[in-house]
Amino acid sequence: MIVVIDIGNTNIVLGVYQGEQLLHHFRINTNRQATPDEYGVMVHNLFQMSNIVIDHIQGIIISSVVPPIMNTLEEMCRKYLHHTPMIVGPGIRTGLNLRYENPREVGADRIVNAVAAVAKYGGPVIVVDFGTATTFDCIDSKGDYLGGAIVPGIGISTEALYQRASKLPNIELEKPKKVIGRNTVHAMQSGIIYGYAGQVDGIVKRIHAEMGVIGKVVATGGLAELISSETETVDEVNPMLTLEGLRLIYERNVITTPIDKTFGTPKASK
Ligand SMILES: Nc1ncnc2c1ncn2[C@@H]1O[C@H](COP(=O)(O)OP(=O)(O)O)[C@@H](O)[C@H]1O
Ligand SMILES: CC(C)(COP(=O)(O)O)[C@@H](O)C(=O)NCCC(=O)O
Ligand SMILES: [K+]
Repeated sequence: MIVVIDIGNTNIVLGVYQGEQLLHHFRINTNRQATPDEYGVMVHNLFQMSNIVIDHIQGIIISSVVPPIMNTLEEMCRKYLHHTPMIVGPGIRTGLNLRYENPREVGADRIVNAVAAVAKYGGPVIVVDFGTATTFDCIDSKGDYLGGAIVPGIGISTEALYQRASKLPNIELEKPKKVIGRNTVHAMQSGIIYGYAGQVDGIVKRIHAEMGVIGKVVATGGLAELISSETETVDEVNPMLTLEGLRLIYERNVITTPIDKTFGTPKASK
């Protein structure tokens, strides 16, 4: 059993895999103030409620786009899950050729998404991840990571409207019945949902033109389903894409020791 952890700016998502099968997944708030002990309590309780036995964990992998939380979670893993986690970063084999000007600049979550997309769908492929920021990642037919686009995410854009315009309320992100909103809430919902759907189609069409080939388009992240159903270009929604990529990277990098005769399972390095 391995544990995969995706630290985003809004949420930390944890997955528990047995082989290729995702047994459990949990979403908790990214709290920049929480201590390793506080995260430890949370993870311990979640695992206990799902009857996950900590002694059965063979290894852990983390990708993070929030540097201060990385250390906190690393310590939590060592203290409460009894493993030093593998970290997605320099020195880790991804199988991707990163054609970013400075490969160290690419967000780890974008690399992880790209790895999963190439493995599952093959290149050319475009990943759209609706997180705190919406990211577009392009991978060509050779499996080269070309780069992409970064857009303010749906959550933070909606919050900005509410915080910066006195008469605009905080709204529930749901699809309005009509594009022409006849009250403030419906007008805002229309603008956000159809605006983002149009933005995705606009960027994807330009990417296809620049790549000179039509790649498959896969969407992931918290709000992927809501927006993708209104787009023309998104072919598939895969909510677990990032967790899947973490599992693949873990398997490509883990140093397994020979079969442990006592337990009959290969042991990951500690
Ligand atoms: N299952 C969900 N349903 C609806 N909204 C969600 C869900 N998960 C996340 N969100 C919202 O989507 C936004 C981005 O979340 P997430 O994908 O976790 O971002 P990040 O990876 O940047 O932490 C947040 O505003 C969050 O509130
Ligand atoms: C673009 C991001 C903020 C997205 O993060 P998220 O929405 O998943 O929290 C993150 O991938 C990041 O910090 N990237 C570094 C810049 C880059 O990828 O070029
Ligand atoms: K994300």
